[in-house]
Amino acid sequence: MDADLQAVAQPVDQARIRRAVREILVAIGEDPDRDGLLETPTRVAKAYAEIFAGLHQDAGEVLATSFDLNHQELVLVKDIPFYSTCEHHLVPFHGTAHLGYIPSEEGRVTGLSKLARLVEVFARRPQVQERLTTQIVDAMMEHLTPKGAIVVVECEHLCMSMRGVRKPGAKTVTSAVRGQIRDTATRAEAMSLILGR
Ligand SMILES: Nc1nc2c(ncn2[C@@H]2O[C@H](COP(=O)(O)OP(=O)(O)OP(=O)(O)O)[C@@H](O)[C@H]2O)c(=O)[nH]1
Ligand SMILES: [Zn+2]
Repeated sequence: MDADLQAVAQPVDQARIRRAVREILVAIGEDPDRDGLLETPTRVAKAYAEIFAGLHQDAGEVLATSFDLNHQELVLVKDIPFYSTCEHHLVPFHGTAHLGYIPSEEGRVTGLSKLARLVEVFARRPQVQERLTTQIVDAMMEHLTPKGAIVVVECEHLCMSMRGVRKPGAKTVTSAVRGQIRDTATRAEAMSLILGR
């Protein structure tokens, strides 16, 4: 395995982050030894371990809990708030995710909280919104084997708000639809439930 792949397979290397953050502080013209910044490399390393923890988590484990409820209609958990990190600028993007699926023939469903946990698995990584959306829906298809699944994600990207083009409040909406929910009527029902606030 090459060094980069090995790094991805390991838990977050906090010592390396501490060294890198100290370098960044020097590079921006700060004094990393002044009182207020002394503990900053350690704090950032701990924060990164948390916000990138999803790199070391497995969607299949999160979705392993299932119940035989014999429910064969749409299940939708909407307005799941989350924070992720833009892989281009390493600043946050945040918003809400809406996850729906039609259970498999046997009507097995997963725990509702597991859908929110699934969002965290993929949000806690360096991301772009489009990939986040498709990774979530593809994980639902793989691990729940439902008749269909839909994911809609609405976000504000701080790289567009606090810097660059500076358009605070601009929202990006992405969706991914699989299986039977692609049918026009089912998709319309799911979208009206998602957007009906
Ligand atoms: N498609 C997509 N683009 C994203 C996402 N997050 C950030 N971006 C965009 O990534 C692009 C990077 O563009 P570059 O020209 O390489 O970088 P930049 O000079 O910092 O761009 P500006 O943000 O326009 O200042 C920008 O247009 C961002 O808005 C995302 O989740 N999806
Ligand atoms: Zn960005």
